[in-house]
Amino acid sequence: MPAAIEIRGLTKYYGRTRGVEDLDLEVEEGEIFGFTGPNGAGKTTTIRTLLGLVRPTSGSVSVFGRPVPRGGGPWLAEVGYLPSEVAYYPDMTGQELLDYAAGFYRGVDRRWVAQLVERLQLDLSRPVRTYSLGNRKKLGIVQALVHRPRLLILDEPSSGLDPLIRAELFAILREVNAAGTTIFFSTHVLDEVDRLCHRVAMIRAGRLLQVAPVDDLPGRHMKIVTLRLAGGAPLPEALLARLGDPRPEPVPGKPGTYRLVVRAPVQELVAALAPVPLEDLTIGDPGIEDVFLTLYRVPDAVEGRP
Ligand SMILES: Nc1ncnc2c1ncn2[C@@H]1O[C@H](COP(=O)(O)OP(=O)(O)OP(=O)(O)O)[C@@H](O)[C@H]1O
Repeated sequence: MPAAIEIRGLTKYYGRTRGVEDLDLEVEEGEIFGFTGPNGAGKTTTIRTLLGLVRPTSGSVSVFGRPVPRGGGPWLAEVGYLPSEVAYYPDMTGQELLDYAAGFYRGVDRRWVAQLVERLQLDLSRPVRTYSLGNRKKLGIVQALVHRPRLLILDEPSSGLDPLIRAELFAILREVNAAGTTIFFSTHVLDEVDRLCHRVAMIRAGRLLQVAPVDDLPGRHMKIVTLRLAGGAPLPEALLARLGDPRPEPVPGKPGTYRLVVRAPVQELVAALAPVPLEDLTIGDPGIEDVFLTLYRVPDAVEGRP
């Protein structure tokens, strides 16, 4: 079975500006694949290339085994796309826009569309120009899903959504994925990657930094240590040296308390802490945010390919 998405050596320059450089990525059918990176990393460029909206400077991109031609092609009927910013004809109502979108596909299940509208609490009677940012986003999500696409490409789907609607969106995404839809999901919200995605790719400055199962990211083995020394004493240099630069940061509102990101083995951590007079100590697993910050900060882990 061909990969849902196969990107080989993709490079895109806009004049002299780098969009992405020598990017390799493969997404299997059935995955929920997260795509994340700082502003300007090249996420939207990659997505637009997948849709044939941007022509690569070099390299190749294929979807379900078919090379993506410029401007897309008939197979785009299998793809649903939510751009990061949706723009619609302002005087059409939400209903008219969904009817228009549904008209591009054969056999749209109207009951399914009505369910989506209800679950996302969308009022279709009003002209789109009166929609809030979040309502535009909801309309974009429904429009991307009207035809139950085989591949769903979402660029920042949850920005502008309130927490309840975001939770409903995630429930919908899990359901369509369970029914067979592959999801390619670009986001800055790392917690969403953690909750939703099977694998994640991180890019920075146009280059791939890491691709890994979400539960298995390098750095997941780190420990987050929060400690307070007796009498609020400063952290001993010897401890920091032994823990290999754990980047201590004072915990706001808690004088004398520090938060450390420790990559040393647990045994070494315990041994290093043993002689230190502690008043308080917690040792926990890193959130995905800690993992990413560490990866983005470590220069030698950045430029090389995994
Ligand atoms: N149409 C364009 N013309 C010129 N430069 C562009 C164009 N689109 C993107 N770029 C540049 O390409 C680089 C990658 O941008 P891109 O929008 O792909 O990043 P991104 O990861 O989606 O960023 P963000 O998270 O801010 O949306 C940036 O330096 C951006 O300025």
